Amino acid sequence: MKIVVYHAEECDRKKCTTVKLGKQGKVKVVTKLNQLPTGAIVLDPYSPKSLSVEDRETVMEKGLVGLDCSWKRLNKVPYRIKTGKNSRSLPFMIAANPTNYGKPCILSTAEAIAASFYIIGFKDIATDIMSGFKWGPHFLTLNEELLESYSKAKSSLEVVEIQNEYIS
Ligand SMILES: C[S@@+](CC[C@H](N)C(=O)[O-])C[C@H]1O[C@@H](n2cnc3c(N)ncnc32)[C@H](O)[C@@H]1O
Repeated sequence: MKIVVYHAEECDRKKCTTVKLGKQGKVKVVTKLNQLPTGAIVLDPYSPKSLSVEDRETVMEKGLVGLDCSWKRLNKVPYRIKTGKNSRSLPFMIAANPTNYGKPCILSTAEAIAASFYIIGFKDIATDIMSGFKWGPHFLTLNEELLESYSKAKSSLEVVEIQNEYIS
């Protein structure tokens, strides 16, 4: 499976989950936006469309992209222009990484990639991505109920309905 992460080099490399995934050989790390694969699904927390099993074929054929930059810069224009119609947000989940533990939706790049694979039906890849972090398996157990429900949803709309029902 093609997993590519754009690394803007705006982080503390010791804490960065992308740097670690890159060293483990689990993702390809690129430093220029034009090195991202064309047509891939791009994880953007500001996207109006939620990821769902509907994106499975595209991920299998074109790949999955993470954007590792500071949260402050993420909503700036270039990234959004770049991501376009294939950008997807993830539904409500709780972060388990040490930097943002317990916060909703502010996932590390590694958590976002793992959650994506879980939702589109590749639990084994999700487990493998999280296995490289001490706190990684906990992310999957903490969000297990939600991840299971999201993975059973047939569309982006259904994923959002499950999320909204859970939140309310
Ligand atoms: C802003 S970066 C921060 C990276 C941090 N340096 C790290 O080590 O994880 C996190 C990236 O993960 C993905 N991500 C995180 N939470 C997400 C969400 N709720 N929806 C979609 N993508 C998300 C996006 O690609 C986002 O840009």
